[in-house]
Amino acid sequence: MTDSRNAADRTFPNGFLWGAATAAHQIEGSPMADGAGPSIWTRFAHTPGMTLNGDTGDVACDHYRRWKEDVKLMKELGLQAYRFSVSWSRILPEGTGRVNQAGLDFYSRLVDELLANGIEPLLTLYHWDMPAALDDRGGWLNRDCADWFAEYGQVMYRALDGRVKKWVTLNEPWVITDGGYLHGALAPGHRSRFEAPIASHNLMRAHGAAVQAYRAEGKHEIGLVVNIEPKYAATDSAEDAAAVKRAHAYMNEQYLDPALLGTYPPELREIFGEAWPEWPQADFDLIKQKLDFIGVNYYTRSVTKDAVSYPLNTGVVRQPSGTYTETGWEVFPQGLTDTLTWVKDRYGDIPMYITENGAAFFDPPVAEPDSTGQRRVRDPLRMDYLQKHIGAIHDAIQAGCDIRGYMVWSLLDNLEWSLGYSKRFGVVHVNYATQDRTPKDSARWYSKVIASNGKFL
Ligand SMILES: OC[C@H]1NNC[C@@H](O)[C@@H]1O
Repeated sequence: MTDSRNAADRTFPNGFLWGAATAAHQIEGSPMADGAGPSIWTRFAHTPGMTLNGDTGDVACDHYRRWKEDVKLMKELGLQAYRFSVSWSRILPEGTGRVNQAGLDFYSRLVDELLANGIEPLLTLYHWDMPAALDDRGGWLNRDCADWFAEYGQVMYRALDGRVKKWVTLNEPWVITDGGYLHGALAPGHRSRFEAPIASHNLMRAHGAAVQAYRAEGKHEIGLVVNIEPKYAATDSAEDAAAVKRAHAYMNEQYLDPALLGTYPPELREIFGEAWPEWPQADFDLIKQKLDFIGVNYYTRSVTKDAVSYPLNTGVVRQPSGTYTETGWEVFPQGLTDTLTWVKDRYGDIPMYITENGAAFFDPPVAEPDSTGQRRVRDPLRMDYLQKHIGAIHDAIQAGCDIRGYMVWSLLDNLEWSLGYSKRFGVVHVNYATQDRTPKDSARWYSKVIASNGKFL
């Protein structure tokens, strides 16, 4: 666990924000409570065969009812910030128009409780759970989605801006598109090479419209959260180098380029061919809005080769000496340093937060008492993963990156989408049968990292 460098070298900048992240549908449960409307995930998870074991978000971590207990736990862990998402269909059950005040009140109470405990809220407007009523109107395939999303954002800004000072429009537009519209593994479960570019582009239009709406109302900060997975060539062949360019453009440049540069990488037309539309300049003018920060979600890298695959014609090469998590992701901390310096080099000195980083390793379903009689969950592999990745962030800061904070994914074990409850990312263990929370060893360790501003690393 100890790093070779002097612990003093590991101190992070003053004011570095240490926290944890979750998402509404993954932890809240009670998806239809108090006047909420169904989301695409309520619908998708209740469609037979769409999720492992038919797992749904009907209960999850019961956070909708246990939110005060969970804030108390965050306080005990010493968290300085908490990144969460709002369920759009709790606020606007039909997606637009009528506001459900009870839904708004839930998030208002949560924010007030966080602030009362000295924890800064970071609010994500969209973490994958579009109101089903809007999916019925075409969802992200309908160009009106930009207006729908801006309207929703405006409702939230008017209700919470000032108490919430860091806003995020979208979480991981790549996953939303690749999972929900190309491969169909995520809601709404479409599989179309023609729909994916349209959904992706409309997501970015909606992002731009929500930022524009914020600039008219808001007085604080707003940004975009993207997942970045750096690509490394399997060999020095020209074919693998080309495969890396395709994979990198598709997963990493496809969202930050329009948001920050107002363009798409040329490889996307090569990848999608006739399925890649021509977009009007006005769309790029909408998408490219000044952002106060970028949130980077990092988990792993991929060693990439030329291969026959749909639609990228790339493959991932498993590393014989690699360590892999329960989700099959290689543990590669250097990839985080490389990612952060890549963002800086390509897009300039924009402030960044690591808005998600963590790992699923096996944890038992029940936290057993140790010799002291206290429930305990030993998770050395997760501690090692976090220690190495937080160290990688420090390396990026030393290399000149303006990194403002780190949100571990996740606060709680939770619903890992189509994988159900089979993957545990939490630093806090959840017994889904009893809803008992038990801080894992990684949580206890993370508390010390926070208290020492990284020196404990
Ligand atoms: O797969 C782990 C996480 N990745 N980013 C989005 C989150 O919703 C996931 O749980």
